[in-house]
Amino acid sequence: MNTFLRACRGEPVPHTPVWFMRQAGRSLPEYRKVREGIPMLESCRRPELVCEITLQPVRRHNVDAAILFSDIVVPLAAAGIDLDIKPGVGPVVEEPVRDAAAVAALPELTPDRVDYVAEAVRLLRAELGDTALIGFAGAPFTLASYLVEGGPSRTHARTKALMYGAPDVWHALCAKLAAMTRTFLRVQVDAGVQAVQLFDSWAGALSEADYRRYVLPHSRSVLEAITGVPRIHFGVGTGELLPAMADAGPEVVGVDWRTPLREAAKRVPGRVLQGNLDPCVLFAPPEVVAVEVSRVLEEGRSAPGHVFNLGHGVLPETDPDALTRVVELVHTAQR
Ligand SMILES: Cc1c2[nH]c(c1CCC(=O)O)Cc1[nH]c(c(CCC(=O)O)c1C)Cc1[nH]c(c(CCC(=O)O)c1C)Cc1[nH]c(c(C)c1CCC(=O)O)C2
Repeated sequence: MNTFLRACRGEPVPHTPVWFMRQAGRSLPEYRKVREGIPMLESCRRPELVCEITLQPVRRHNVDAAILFSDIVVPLAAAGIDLDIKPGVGPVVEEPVRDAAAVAALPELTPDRVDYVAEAVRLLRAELGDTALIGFAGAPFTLASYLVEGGPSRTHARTKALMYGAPDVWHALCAKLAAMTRTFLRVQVDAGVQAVQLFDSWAGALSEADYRRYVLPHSRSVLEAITGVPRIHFGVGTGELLPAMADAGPEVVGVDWRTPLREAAKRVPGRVLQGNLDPCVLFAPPEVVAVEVSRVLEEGRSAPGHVFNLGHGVLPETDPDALTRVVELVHTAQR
């Protein structure tokens, strides 16, 4: 079996597996070339293009897993919510969702609306051989933040205002988003993805108590509905939330660069860890990168299993050769 899938299950592996969040994307010239003139959301709806973009980092870097090329807002757009992904900005929602009426008016996602995703997964499985295919979705809090704010936000102030000020509306919103996310992930699993990652990228904005009260039940309802494949749960700045994010039910907990893996292993005993090289380390000279990669590998040994990754996504300015060298270092490291 593929080393990434074995590591997710806490089984022995010949070398630590490695993949990178946002490994497909603007760091690769071949990505920029095939995306030329095609808007982001449109590119996610073309199975052959999705297949090509997903395979690009596998060919180039020899990573142990591919991650489906898509976006966390794809299921929202597919359900009929008016939104776009603006270059250099991120998801922008035409009519932000800020009251009970707007929540009640949210559409549902039926599987047929994302059949192009299922098609891309089938194409990819036929091409990938022993390389694992990871599916993904955004978690309810992170999706809610884009819908409530109307776009990216540093403070998530309006999101939190709704959460604290109208908890019933908040829970109704998250329940609807959780339902869409379950559908989106089930379509991917049924079509053949071999693991899933739930991205709660912005959950780190919350205290642990608020996370447990306002977010965890919804994320758990998503993770519990996905059976048969390893589940990874990741957020940025979530050092204080790691136990709560583990309680939501994943086999693998993603850790950003702020929390050393040795410390993370203490906070979530018995869980496989994924992470956590600072993406900015890749801008340093190769000898510095090598020292940091060794450190992350060494710390990863304190967990029952370790999947090497960055602490967040690849930055667009990253030299792709630096990523290829990281894969070589991880694969050839002494264990
Ligand atoms: C918060 C979030 C989003 N999207 C995603 C998250 C969670 C992961 C994280 O925390 O980074 C998830 C995502 N988005 C994309 C992937 C592809 C798979 C991969 O290789 O990891 C994944 C896993 C493609 C994408 N999604 C997006 C791009 C860039 C758009 C482009 O290439 O034109 C890619 C490759 C657009 C997007 N979509 C989003 C943002 C913030 C942006 C960047 C906007 C910009 O800087 O231009 C929302």
